[in-house]
Amino acid sequence: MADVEYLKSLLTAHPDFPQKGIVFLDIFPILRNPVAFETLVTNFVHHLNSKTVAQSSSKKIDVVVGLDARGFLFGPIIAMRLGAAFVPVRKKGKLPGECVTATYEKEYGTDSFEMQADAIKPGQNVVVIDDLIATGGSAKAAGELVAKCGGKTLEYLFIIELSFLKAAEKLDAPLYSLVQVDDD
Ligand SMILES: O=P(O)(O)OC[C@H]1O[C@H](OP(=O)(O)OP(=O)(O)O)[C@H](O)[C@@H]1O
Ligand SMILES: Nc1ncnc2[nH]cnc12
Repeated sequence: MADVEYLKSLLTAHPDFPQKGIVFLDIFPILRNPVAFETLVTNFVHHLNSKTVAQSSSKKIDVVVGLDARGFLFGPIIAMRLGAAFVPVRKKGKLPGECVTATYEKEYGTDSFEMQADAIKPGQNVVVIDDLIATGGSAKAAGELVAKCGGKTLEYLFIIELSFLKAAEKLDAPLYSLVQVDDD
């Protein structure tokens, strides 16, 4: 079985979680299986070392930004394999020191993300990683935080893309996903 098909086969769908009408796609079965987890990390690292991202203009990836909370599970491992820094984006009020803030739309109301202001230096090349992109609100807010620090987002990466929600149109850099879900 091809790597992506193997990873896709491990994902589980949970109707009406965390609320009615949402089919929650769970990535944790991948992390339960060390062979699958290695396959996942290797796929992202190969992609990021490929011509399409890192070498497009001889660019080194300086920083991997992971989104609260599931982007924290594999973002640091990918950063370490790339020889890059890992920087967390957290929900508001969780990070010490001076922070930059961006507000984004959720299904009900709004929420805010923060990043430590000195975590990314002006001119650094950044990729943003999370488990899943739905509407793209959270990824777009993360991109705004990178820009506020003077960083350049090269790409947004996800295990799962709910492609019918067309989040790619909201982002200021290309989107890479392992698994695309085409219908709701
Ligand atoms: O593209 P969007 O519409 O912004 O949705 C995607 C976000 O939603 C989920 O996180 P969630 O808000 O459930 O937070 P959690 O990871 O802390 O559970 C997911 O892990 C993404 O971060
Ligand atoms: N369908 C979904 N499954 C898991 N996480 C999500 N975040 C937003 N939508 C989601």
